Amino acid sequence: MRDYLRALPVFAGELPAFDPSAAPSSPSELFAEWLVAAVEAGVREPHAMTLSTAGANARVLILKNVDQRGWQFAAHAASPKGRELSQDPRAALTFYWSPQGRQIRVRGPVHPSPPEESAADFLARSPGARAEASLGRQSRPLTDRATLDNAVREAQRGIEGYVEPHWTLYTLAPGQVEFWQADKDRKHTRLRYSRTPSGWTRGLLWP
Ligand SMILES: Cc1cc2nc3c(=O)[nH]c(=O)nc-3n(C[C@H](O)[C@H](O)[C@H](O)COP(=O)(O)O)c2cc1C
Repeated sequence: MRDYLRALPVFAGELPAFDPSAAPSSPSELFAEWLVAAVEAGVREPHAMTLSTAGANARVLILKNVDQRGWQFAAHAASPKGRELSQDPRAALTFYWSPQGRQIRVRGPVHPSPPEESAADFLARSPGARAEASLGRQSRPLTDRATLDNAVREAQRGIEGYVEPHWTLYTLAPGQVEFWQADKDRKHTRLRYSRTPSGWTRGLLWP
C-alpha cells in the first residue's frame, strides 16, 4: 500500500494563479471568488465541506450560505455534531478543491440561527429529506434497512406543513480564514485573514 500511495500524483494538471496582494479585504468575498472559480473549473460539490468539532470528530456537510455573519450549515440538533456544538461551540470547516489544488480553512464559534431561519431551511428540503430529518435518530445504531424504510414512510404521511423543532441552521462566525493555493514546487501560497476588533487583518504563512 505504501508504494501504491507514493505512486499517486499530487497537484497534477494546471494550477490557477493566486496573487494574495490583490485579495479583497474580507474573507467572505475571496471565498465567493474561489467558489465561482471552482464551479467553473468543474469541481463536483464544491459546497461540500468537512466540519470538525471540538470532540475530535469530523464529517462532511453541505454549505448553505456565506455572508458577513459567517458560514452556514444545517443539521439536527440532537445528532452527535449538534450535541457536540452545544457543549463546545468551537469548530472548523475545511474545503478542498482538488483540480485547483485549493484548500480553505475556516475556524470560529458556531451559533444556532433564530428558529424562523432554521424553519425556512427545513421547509426548503424535499419531503423525503424532511421526513428523514423529523425522525431525529441520526447516527444511532440501525437494526436493518426495512426499519428505516418503514419509519421514513410513516413520517412522510404527516410531513406537509410540519417543522422539525430540532432542525437547526448553524452559523460559524470566523475568527480566522485561511486560503491555501498549491504550488507544484511545494512553495504553496497561504493567506490567512484574522478578525480583530477593528476588522480583518491579512498575512502570509510559510508553506
Ligand atoms: C456530500 C455530503 C453532504 C452531507 N450533508 C449533510 C448536511 O448538510 N447535514 C447533515 O446533517 N449531514 C450531512 N451529511 C452526512 C454527514 O456527513 C454525517 O454522516 C451525519 O450528519 C452524521 O454526523 P454526526 O454523527 O457527526 O452527527 C453529508 C454527507 C456527505 C457525504
